[in-house]
Amino acid sequence: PPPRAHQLRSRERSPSRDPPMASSELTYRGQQAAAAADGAHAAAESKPRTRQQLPQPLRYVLGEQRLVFSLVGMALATLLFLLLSPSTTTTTTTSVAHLAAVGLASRQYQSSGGAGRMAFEEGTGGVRHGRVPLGLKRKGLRVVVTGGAGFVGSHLVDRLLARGDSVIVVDNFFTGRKENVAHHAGNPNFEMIRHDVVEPILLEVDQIYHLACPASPVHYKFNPVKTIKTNVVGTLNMLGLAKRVGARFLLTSTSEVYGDPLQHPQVETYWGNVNPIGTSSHLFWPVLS
Ligand SMILES: O=C(O)[C@H]1O[C@H](OP(=O)(O)OP(=O)(O)OC[C@H]2O[C@@H](n3ccc(=O)[nH]c3=O)[C@H](O)[C@@H]2O)[C@H](O)[C@@H](O)[C@@H]1O
Repeated sequence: PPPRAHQLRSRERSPSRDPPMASSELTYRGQQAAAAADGAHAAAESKPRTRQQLPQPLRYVLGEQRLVFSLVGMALATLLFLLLSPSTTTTTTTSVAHLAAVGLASRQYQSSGGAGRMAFEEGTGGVRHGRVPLGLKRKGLRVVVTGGAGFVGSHLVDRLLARGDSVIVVDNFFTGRKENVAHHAGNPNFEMIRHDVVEPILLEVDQIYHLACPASPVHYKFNPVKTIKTNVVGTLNMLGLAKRVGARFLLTSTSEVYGDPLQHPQVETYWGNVNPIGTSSHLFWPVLS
């Protein structure tokens, strides 16, 4: 039967004005074709797609349990890869970067004849590596540590190098000492630059640890204006560098912020015991005057 729309249209027309049969037919045929197309489309949508309609590669994978075989093959390959990965072997000597990649941090280490490599020992035996799949090894970062020749900075440098990072120490040796990092001399991942952070410096790095500042009272009171410049201008310079090269930034504080603490060691939630009109607040007076 013709669609309803056509019936209505035919009924509306008067016979006298009607050559319209042709146009009506055209309309009708068109609608029939459209309806047929619609019907086919709906049927196609409602019917689940058979395997024959799937693309050739999918049909191949689904045929004769090939998918199961593929998955079992992949699982076996992954297992073999994990078991036979070179990082599971046991050695006594290896590079700093390699050790760091498997998470060995605090080791007793010694220089191995200036060849730019370190020999690591753990107890009397060799170093046992963790099982780290090759593809998952951490990529070493380029890191700058300002004040890296100081007490805290030099220990940080030890850990970063052991982690496999390339470290640049920037220090003006106001209170720091070269000896604190001298054991890294010859390590290709280590560099030291004598530089005052009050002056800008451009380095290509991924991370910045900013520790450069006189920390103990005797040092920061030695030249208060210079201390303030180091804190303000030095930090701005390093922040500027971080922004320019897109590096992550860590600013260290000092235990001096606790004043004369009544709690040892000071936990993060401790507010300290500070004299608000003490020496540290006096430091800014010369600047104001
Ligand atoms: O206040 C703290 O919490 C810590 O302060 C110091 O540790 P650190 O911060 O490492 O202080 P320094 O050993 O003096 O290191 C500061 C580094 O910054 C450098 N620096 C200082 C001033 C400057 O303008 N530029 C600069 O590069 C110094 O030469 C030095 O290498 C003490 O040594 C720690 O015992 C104490 O815990």
